[in-house]
Amino acid sequence: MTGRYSEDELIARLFAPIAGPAGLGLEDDAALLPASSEPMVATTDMIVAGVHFFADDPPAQIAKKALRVNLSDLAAKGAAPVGFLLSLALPPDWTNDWLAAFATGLAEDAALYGAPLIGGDTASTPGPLTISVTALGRTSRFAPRAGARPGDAIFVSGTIGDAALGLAVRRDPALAARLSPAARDWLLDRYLLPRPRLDLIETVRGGASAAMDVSDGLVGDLAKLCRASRVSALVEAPLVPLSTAAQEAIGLSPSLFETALTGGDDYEILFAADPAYRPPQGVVRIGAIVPGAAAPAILDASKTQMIFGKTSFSHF
Ligand SMILES: Nc1ncnc2c1ncn2[C@@H]1O[C@H](COP(=O)(O)OP(=O)(O)OP(=O)(O)O)[C@@H](O)[C@H]1O
Ligand SMILES: Cc1ncc(C[n+]2csc(CCOP(=O)(O)O)c2C)c(N)n1
Ligand SMILES: [Mg+2]
Repeated sequence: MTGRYSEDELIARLFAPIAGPAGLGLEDDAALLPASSEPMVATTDMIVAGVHFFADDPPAQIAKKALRVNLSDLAAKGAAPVGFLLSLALPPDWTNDWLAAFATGLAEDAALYGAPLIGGDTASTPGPLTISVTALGRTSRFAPRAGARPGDAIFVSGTIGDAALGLAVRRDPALAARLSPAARDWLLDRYLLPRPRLDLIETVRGGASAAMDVSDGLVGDLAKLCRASRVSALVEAPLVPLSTAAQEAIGLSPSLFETALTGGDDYEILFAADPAYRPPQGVVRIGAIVPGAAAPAILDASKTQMIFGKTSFSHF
């Protein structure tokens, strides 16, 4: 295709303006980060068209999602962002306008979250659009997955299930038509654009014996935290925080409660802490860590253990 930036041009025109000093103008082989007394935290997550987002989603939102899912991992570890690397595999049909809008969205979030671009890689692909971000952060105290102890309480931030229900709304026009416009818009937005909980960094550092972000689904992700900590858990499903929009959707179709608990894309923080710990507003207790190696038990309103078709999203 003609009339498009070359590889060098697109880096110089679209990405170099977003780069922080450590990126050396995106003209070097590698980034150079200054030393610091605080340990460095590194995480990477990729998003793939048709798997993590829809290829026709707005490019600015796709860029933001790619960055935000990584910032969510930093937040869950109590780390403040230092910068990020971006690897892009572009399918044959990309245009300058598409890529400019992508870069604009990325620039907005780099500024919003104080996370400058410091490098990356760009390649063509015969496959779907694939975006990989590696985020770096620093923390005075890393909250591991493996620190939960029997007796700890389990907390979760925000509301659970909105993004999974937003995806259900995208896939099911009949569900979309039955929801109020406000609920539909809320759920669709929560799917399109994660809100990484960097506002909870101090909470995680100060309170969490173990922490992780909820990306694959609350039930399955809690099982991962428990496995890493060699413990089990009891969760009271009625305590799991739901938005008004999620409650409306579940009211229309009760099986969507399972979708909310297991569907993923929440990007909220799940953590264990001493039971005497008093969480900040917007963080609620949903259960307790117990001894044992069994998968966490999720109890419904009548204290009966819930059985799930699958407990979280899995690629394979
Ligand atoms: N291809 C890989 N090579 C090396 N390590 C990997 C690879 N894939 C995953 N990991 C590691 O496995 C662990 C679990 O990764 P996983 O992607 O399940 O967690 P996550 O990134 O927190 O969750 P999510 O990707 O759903 O946001 C992490 O320590 C991650 O670094
Ligand atoms: C189009 C479309 N179909 C399905 C989903 C659901 N989904 C895909 S990956 C994932 C977990 C996080 O990914 P990872 O574990 O790779 O970090 C979830 C919940 C979606 N977001 N978009
Ligand atoms: Mg991952």
